[in-house]
Amino acid sequence: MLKNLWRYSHFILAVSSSLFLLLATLSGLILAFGPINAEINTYQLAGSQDITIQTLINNLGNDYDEILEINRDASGAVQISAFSSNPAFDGDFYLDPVTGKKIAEIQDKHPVFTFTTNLHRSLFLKTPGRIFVGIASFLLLLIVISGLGLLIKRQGGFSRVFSRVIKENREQYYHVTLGRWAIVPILIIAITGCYLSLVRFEIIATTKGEWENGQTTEHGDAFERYQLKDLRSLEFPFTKEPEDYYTLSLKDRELKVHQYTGDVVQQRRYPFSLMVAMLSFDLHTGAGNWWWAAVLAGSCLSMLYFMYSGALISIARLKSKTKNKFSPQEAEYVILVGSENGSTKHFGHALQHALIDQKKKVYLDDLNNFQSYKQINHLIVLTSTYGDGEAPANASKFIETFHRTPIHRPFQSTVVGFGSRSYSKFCQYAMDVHDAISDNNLVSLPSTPTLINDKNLGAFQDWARSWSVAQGLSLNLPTDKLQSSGKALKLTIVAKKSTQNEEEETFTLELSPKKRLRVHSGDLLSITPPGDAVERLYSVGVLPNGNMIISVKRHNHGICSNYLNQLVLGETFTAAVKNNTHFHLPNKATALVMIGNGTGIGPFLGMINTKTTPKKHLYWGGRTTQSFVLYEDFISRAQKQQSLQNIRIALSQESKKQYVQDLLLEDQEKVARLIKKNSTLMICGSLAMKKGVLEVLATICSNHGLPSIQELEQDGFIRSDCY
Ligand SMILES: Cc1cc2nc3c(=O)[nH]c(=O)nc-3n(C[C@H](O)[C@H](O)[C@H](O)COP(=O)(O)O)c2cc1C
Repeated sequence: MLKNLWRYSHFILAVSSSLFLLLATLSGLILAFGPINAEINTYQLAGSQDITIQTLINNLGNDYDEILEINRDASGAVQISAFSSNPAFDGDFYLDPVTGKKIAEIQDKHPVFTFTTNLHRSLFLKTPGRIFVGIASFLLLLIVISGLGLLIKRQGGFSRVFSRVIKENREQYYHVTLGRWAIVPILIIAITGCYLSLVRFEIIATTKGEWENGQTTEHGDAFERYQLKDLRSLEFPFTKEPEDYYTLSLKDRELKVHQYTGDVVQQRRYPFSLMVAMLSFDLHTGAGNWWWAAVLAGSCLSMLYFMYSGALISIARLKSKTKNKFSPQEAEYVILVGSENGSTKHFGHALQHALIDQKKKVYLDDLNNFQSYKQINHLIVLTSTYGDGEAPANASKFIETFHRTPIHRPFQSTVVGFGSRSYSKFCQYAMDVHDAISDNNLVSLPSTPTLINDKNLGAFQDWARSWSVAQGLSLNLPTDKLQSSGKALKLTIVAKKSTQNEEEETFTLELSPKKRLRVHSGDLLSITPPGDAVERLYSVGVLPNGNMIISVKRHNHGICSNYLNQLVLGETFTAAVKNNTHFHLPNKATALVMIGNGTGIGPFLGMINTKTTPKKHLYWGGRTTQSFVLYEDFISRAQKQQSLQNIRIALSQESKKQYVQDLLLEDQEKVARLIKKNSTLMICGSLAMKKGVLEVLATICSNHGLPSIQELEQDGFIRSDCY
């Protein structure tokens, strides 16, 4: 509930102030280069800052007829305003405090900085603009506070803010990781911005305080006591009359100094509000401190990233909004989803569509909206887990509501948990929901919930298949909704190789993308042949040079395989890359066992070339020796580079008829040892091959007292991409 409040506020505040904040951030980024530039081009002379004010005055000599004022700017450079009959000493200019001579003219502020300062302060709208900017600063402050609240909730407590962030979604990962570093400087920017606005509108008074004299003042030679580094400005006496004093402005006070005795005649200390205003100005602008200005520039860049990533995160959430064709009271199937960031909802939508295709009356809703359903026969709960084994945002009230709501008719239920093995309380909330539902005698459900690691599409499809068989249905899940769609890109064929046997014709295409792109071996290349509306997906291998390789079997009547086959070397076509995270190489694995048949070798042709996993073993099944010719070069290159340690080939049409599963059985001691050592097994190719391979693996596991295939799949040690 509290988390929703933080999230809702963070979102609303960010949306309502986005335009102002964008302008303020872009202009702030440019302005941050002002102090950096001033520091690089400063006229501050090294070693001069320690001389006393008296030495400075002495150093001015007799060349000046009249001095009005000396100022020290934020970078420490000294400026003088004076009259002299000698043009070299007349006017306003930078002064060498040691020689008392002119160093350079004072340049006007660069027009870019003048323009940007006006934009940043008032958007060129004078007072109304300053009010908007003040409000935007306040909104930024609230955004930072709500962001901090979300961060604390997300990480499971204040003390865990800097604990590991698990990378599940790129935008969220960087939003959080960058956010926890940038939060302090952005908070400072927001607070100082608000303070400066309050000062500007005189809501906070910053008068300089009252002059004091008598015993409270200092005696003796003030100019000997203070050094150049303490100086803000020094106004010279207007006349030679003893009642005309120097006015010495220091960091925290002003002194009236007698021009003949050097006594401090009067002083006024700056009030706290003025000191805070001066500090706010320096902190907000980075004046006089290039590294703080660099931190401000970095904070502006991170704010731009937060706007971008925040927009993507919000769009993903909004996209997962639920639409229903049937009311809750007419539905026979009720799907309730618990989701924090929307991904579980996509699984719910896919199931909803598949059931509607089967002419079933389905109602999909958030878990928190559980109620009595008049016609319910099946309740399917899909829920993620958030925080430290807690409920996601839209499910926090479910268990309480379920216990409170009267249930009038018996129904079947099943719970599917979505979580990540990276968290210690894997799918904890799904298990809590399962236990809560099983408390009710009118509801029958399996003894355990199905748990899915890392949004594994294959595991969800497996659950959907067995669940629908038990219901007497044959569901066809629209999986495109569950895979992220890619952007269209142009690919040029840079190498093509084919084999032609009597019964099969297979070819590989090496494809060079026009632009560099993020793609991993195991991702899917979506190709829609011209004049056709249906996309075909090919699993890609990514080569060390960034090119992609796909392996395609030509079918006599296959529209896409024939389209690809007639493309020639150098030809370009359009495709899209779809992220297929569950079939990426694991980040950490002691060894990798790749098992595939036919064109299923495609992603492995990329994986064998990476050095991320120390040991790689490839089992491949084809028809004849000829079938392997296509892949020979890739394999021997990987073996030469020692990134592939072992390969075994099974040929089904040669004298010794063998399939990959036969090889696995032959190698069962080794396979068992690899499984025991937490190796990852990746399977790609036909569904029939997968079935045979899993049967053999199940035998090996039971012979060697290893975990079951289901457990290995759930834990991500077996990953498959079969068709
Ligand atoms: C901050 C955070 C905390 C999480 N905590 C857990 C957890 O305790 N247990 C678990 O199994 N998964 C945990 N997960 C993983 C999610 O449950 C998983 O990624 C799920 O697929 C997200 O689905 P959703 O996008 O529908 O919320 C956590 C994810 C995040 C971002």
